[in-house]
Amino acid sequence: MENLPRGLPAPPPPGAAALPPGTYAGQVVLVTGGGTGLGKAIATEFARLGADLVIASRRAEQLEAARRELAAVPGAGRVAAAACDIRDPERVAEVFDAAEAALGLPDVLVNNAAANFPSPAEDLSPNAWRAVVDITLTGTWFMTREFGRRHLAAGTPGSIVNIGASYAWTGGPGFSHSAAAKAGVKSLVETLAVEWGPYGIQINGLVPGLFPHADMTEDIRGGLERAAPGARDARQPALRVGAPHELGWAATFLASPYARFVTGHTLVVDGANWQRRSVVAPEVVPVREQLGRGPFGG
Ligand SMILES: CCCCCCC/C=C/C(=O)SCCNC(=O)CCNC(=O)[C@H](O)C(C)(C)COP(=O)(O)OP(=O)(O)OC[C@H]1O[C@@H](n2cnc3c(N)ncnc32)[C@H](O)[C@@H]1OP(=O)(O)O
Ligand SMILES: NC(=O)C1=CN([C@@H]2O[C@H](COP(=O)(O)OP(=O)(O)OC[C@H]3O[C@@H](n4cnc5c(N)ncnc54)[C@H](OP(=O)(O)O)[C@@H]3O)[C@@H](O)[C@H]2O)C=CC1
Repeated sequence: MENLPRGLPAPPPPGAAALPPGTYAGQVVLVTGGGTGLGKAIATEFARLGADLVIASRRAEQLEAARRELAAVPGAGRVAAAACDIRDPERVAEVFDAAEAALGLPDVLVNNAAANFPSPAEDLSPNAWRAVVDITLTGTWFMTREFGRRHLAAGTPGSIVNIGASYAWTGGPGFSHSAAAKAGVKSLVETLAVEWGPYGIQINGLVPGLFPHADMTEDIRGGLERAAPGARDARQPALRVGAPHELGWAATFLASPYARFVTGHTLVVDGANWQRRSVVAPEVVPVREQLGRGPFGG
């Protein structure tokens, strides 16, 4: 037993590509939340394969820094940034107008932008619930609708990748708003694959497991520390967490010509963490106690 490998092997390093060079040459890829974290990692892999990129999110300064970084990726095409709150359908339409004028109608849409913070469900104010559901589900819908309408009008094919979370299937204690929104995002994948498949529009989901990165919000980072203080890898069946470029590879595959018959599917990239069950049942600790909170925000 001592000679057995410890966990799943590490992937090739950042800079390696899973698909042939130039797979996305001449294609426009729009990534929401493409200026930070996993969205930037996904955009990087599309850039490496020759895509022209549009990254969209709210903070213009951060977008511009990421735009410069992405333009410097070897093999990258042109890179544009569009400041946008995806909760505003008019602004969403303007982003598509600007993308079409500068680079052409996006061939691929990656709905990566989302919002999340941990909270016992009963503490959430109406506005807190709305903020997370409006960004994660309704914003994803506005982007998807705009993309679909434009391709249906032009008679052109397209591919959508929605970034999800595994608590869309399992429920997410401490994240009721985000889990409900991600379940909606997964449902959209399954519905629209059938509605739009006949018009050449493919749509899939992609679920990251635990992928720590430097841009994580304090709330989510704090959650990780609470869940696995100093021993994150030991809590995963793979005995390691994900590397952001692994998610990028999966996204570039799902949207590529090599996955043309894959639609309505959600791919989970998490080293089987979401299927983990213990043989012995750990003691139940209420979410409020896990988060160390008093009742109703107290
Ligand atoms: C153990 C690890 C688990 C890992 C889970 C992994 C699964 C998923 C991960 C992710 O989704 S990671 C993505 C996370 N990234 C972000 O959330 C980035 C964007 N987030 C934001 O912009 C904010 O956090 C926001 C609050 C979601 C939205 O910002 P907005 O400016 O629109 O809202 P605000 O006006 O600031 O707030 C609206 C409303 O929400 C209340 N609120 C904000 N933060 C909290 C909090 N931490 N706890 C409780 N309530 C919160 C805020 O008070 C407002 O409500 P009212 O006061 O007006 O009632
Ligand atoms: N990291 C992980 O381990 C996991 C991540 N995920 C999912 O992966 C995706 C990326 O998460 P991650 O990179 O970790 O998180 P980040 O917080 O780094 O990314 C969220 C991005 O969404 C953008 N965004 C948020 N609200 C809006 C809005 N209203 N309009 C436009 N853009 C917005 C943010 O930019 P700005 O604030 O400037 O608008 C930011 O770029 C999300 O869908 C998340 O749910 C799922 C499971 C695990």
